[in-house]
Amino acid sequence: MVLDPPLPRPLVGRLTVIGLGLIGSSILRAVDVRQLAGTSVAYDAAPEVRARVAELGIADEVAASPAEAVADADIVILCVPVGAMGAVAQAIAPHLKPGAIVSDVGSVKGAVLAALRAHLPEGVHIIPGHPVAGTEYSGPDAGFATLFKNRWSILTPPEGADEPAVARLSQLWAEMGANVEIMSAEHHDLVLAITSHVPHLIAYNIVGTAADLESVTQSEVIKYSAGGFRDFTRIAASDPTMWRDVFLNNREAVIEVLGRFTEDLIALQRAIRWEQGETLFNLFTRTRAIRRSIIEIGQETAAPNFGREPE
Ligand SMILES: NC(=O)C1=CN([C@@H]2O[C@H](COP(=O)(O)OP(=O)(O)OC[C@H]3O[C@@H](n4cnc5c(N)ncnc54)[C@H](O)[C@@H]3O)[C@@H](O)[C@H]2O)C=CC1
Ligand SMILES: O=C(O)C(=O)Cc1ccc(O)cc1
Repeated sequence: MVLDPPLPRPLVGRLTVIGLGLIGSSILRAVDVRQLAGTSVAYDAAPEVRARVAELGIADEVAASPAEAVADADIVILCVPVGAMGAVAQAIAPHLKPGAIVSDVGSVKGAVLAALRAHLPEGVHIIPGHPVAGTEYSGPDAGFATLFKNRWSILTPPEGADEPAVARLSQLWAEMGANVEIMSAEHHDLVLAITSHVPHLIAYNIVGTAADLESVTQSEVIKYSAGGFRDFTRIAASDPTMWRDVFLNNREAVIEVLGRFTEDLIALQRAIRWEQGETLFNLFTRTRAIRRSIIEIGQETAAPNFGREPE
């Protein structure tokens, strides 16, 4: 039997995380628990967030500026809203060392790749990423070390990306517990439009519709919110800035999927109007099978705690 050579420890010399909310602070915690970096460095535009991260003690250093944060960094991971990626890339660009890997965790990949390419210098490896793991909570206190455990982390290296750099970033995510998948940014954006972006839009819409129904009072909505609606309210509590940026930056794929969704919804409306029970029954049977196969491959936690475990 041939064994793979052991991974070097620590995996990364100097790792910088910019944006210290749910995802950034979860990365810092996972890196801390597993000692994946020689030195972890943290930066956030909000002084109170930087102060909180210093207090939590989840980074070795909390930098006072983007320039200080990325100086001599081997890997930099941008964990800010998608719409802020370009500005952060511009701020760090002159201070990156040649050969550094710059990645991100944004929920949209095509627009982020374009924003990073527009600002980052030659000689820096741009490898965008997206951990498909999260919650409806935000901020540094919402993060936890096991967030990425058994979740997918999708990397979208552009054509011709440096293979050793892609392998290094993949190892980092694998060590944080994630299963790594590689695909193009374009394909990512279409897949995530149907599996995540449009479902969030539907949740925002149904909760908004319920809130605007004149004939049903707000307290009735709260009082009688049964299982299904409750799940929608959880999703619709997700961060407004983050989700505004997702929709503005994945317009094409979201509009494409919404078109299909609307056609299918109209077909269901027609089936109800014309009492076509078989059409409804057949669809609900198909969708039940999809849910069961998701559970079989272990992508669903029994309770809505996202596999959160005590740290
Ligand atoms: N929330 C979720 O479930 C998931 C989010 N993502 C992606 O991760 C990224 C971060 O999301 P969260 O951690 O949920 O957000 P968050 O709202 O918890 O944290 C974002 C942090 O970025 C900071 N920030 C904003 N602009 C900045 C700038 N120009 N420079 C430095 N810091 C800045 C904010 O002060 C905030 O602390 C987003 O791009 C989102 O699409 C990816 C997977 C899951
Ligand atoms: O809270 C939920 O149900 C999520 O779907 C979390 C989530 C939000 C955004 C992402 O890009 C990935 C995962």
